[in-house]
Amino acid sequence: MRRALHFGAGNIGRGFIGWLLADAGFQVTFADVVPGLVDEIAAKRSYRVIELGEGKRVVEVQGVDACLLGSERCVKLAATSDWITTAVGVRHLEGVAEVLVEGFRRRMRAGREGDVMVIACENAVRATSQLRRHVERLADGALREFLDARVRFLDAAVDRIAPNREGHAEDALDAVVESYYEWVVEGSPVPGAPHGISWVSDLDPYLERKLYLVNGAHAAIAYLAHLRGIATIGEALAQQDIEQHAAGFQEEAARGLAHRHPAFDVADLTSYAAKVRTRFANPHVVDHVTRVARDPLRKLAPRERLMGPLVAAAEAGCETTAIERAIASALCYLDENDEASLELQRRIATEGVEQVARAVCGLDGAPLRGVMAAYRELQAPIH
Ligand SMILES: NC(=O)c1ccc[n+]([C@@H]2O[C@H](COP(=O)([O-])OP(=O)(O)OC[C@H]3O[C@@H](n4cnc5c(N)ncnc54)[C@H](O)[C@@H]3O)[C@@H](O)[C@H]2O)c1
Ligand SMILES: O=P(O)(O)OC[C@@H](O)[C@@H](O)[C@H](O)[C@H](O)CO
Repeated sequence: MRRALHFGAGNIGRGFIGWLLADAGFQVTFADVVPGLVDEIAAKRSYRVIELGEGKRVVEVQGVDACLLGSERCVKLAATSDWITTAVGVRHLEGVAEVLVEGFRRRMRAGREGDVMVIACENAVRATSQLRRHVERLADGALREFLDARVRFLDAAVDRIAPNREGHAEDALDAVVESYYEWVVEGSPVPGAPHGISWVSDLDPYLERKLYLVNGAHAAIAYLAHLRGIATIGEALAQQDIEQHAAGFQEEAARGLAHRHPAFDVADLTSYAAKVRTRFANPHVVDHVTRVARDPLRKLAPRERLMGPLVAAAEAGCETTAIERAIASALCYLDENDEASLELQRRIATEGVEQVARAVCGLDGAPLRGVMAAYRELQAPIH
């Protein structure tokens, strides 16, 4: 039986990638850092996916297993699995790379047949390439040759809303997801791959469309909603001006995308964007603003979901007012439970917001002035 090792047994790991791999006939093992979660999966060997669409569909995923990150079993599986996937959060890929290096070294020494597929399913720009760079940094010459010959690092874009489980799940292992999904992978089709994958020769248009029109708009809604004390994305979208803000963000981003990628035109992107807002407003999914807004320092980085659209729209000579407002609202974000937001506000308090916008986002010139004007406007009612 073909084996898959998936790092990260969280919402997307269980509710999307692990499920599709199991459905394609892989023997799936999850690697995670939370011992209780690992024990629970290893004991039950199955879990449920609760899919929230027009109705509620419950799917039982069977025959799965779990191990702790870095355990002997985990390294052994890294050496013997046919597919290796991740959904851990991009900042944790370095830790995954340490395990992969040891596993690939063993695989090389054992002269094991067959290629290995590696796909990092993170919301980030070319996360698999980032993982590859972490692995290569730790590899010697012989292992690098092995990586080039036998390991296929495939960049991907993944799209499926997997909200926090509260209010939806009944069992500790239940994974909750919307019914929609898209998994786009760059490369030529791999025999026996999960059916849900779309294979493309150039990922950039699809990755940017997803990151800008889904995650960018999501962030725009969440940061403005948080300033208003609104708890869920559904409640936020019920406010007409927040819905308009999201649509405005998407419109500006879509113009940038259409200008950059000849594969797209504004009309198609506009209808894609409208469908995304419908997904966000799915009345069956309760998605918390704090989940969508999590880790603002990551989201404010250059090329990410807020700065990427700003640059694309500016390149196209289009208006960027809504995107600038979204960036400004992200700079205001503070959630006591979110370490990155605390760090952001500490930096703003010591360095000043303009310096932070330059250093964190890479802002300068007219866009910086636009974001600062929006920031002052958002702060005005507070002070
Ligand atoms: N939730 C969504 O709607 C969604 C959709 C698409 C993509 N993503 C992306 O998927 C990734 C995971 O998101 P999530 O919502 O599933 O988060 P999550 O917190 O539910 O799951 C992450 C899991 O990874 C585990 N983990 C952390 N570091 C690890 C490591 N080094 N090795 C193994 N496991 C580790 C955590 O214990 C947790 O179980 C993120 O990059 C996110 O951007 C999320
Ligand atoms: O997971 P993050 O923190 O990168 O982004 C939060 C949400 O925008 C994201 O999880 C979406 O729900 C998901 O990307 C939809 O496919």
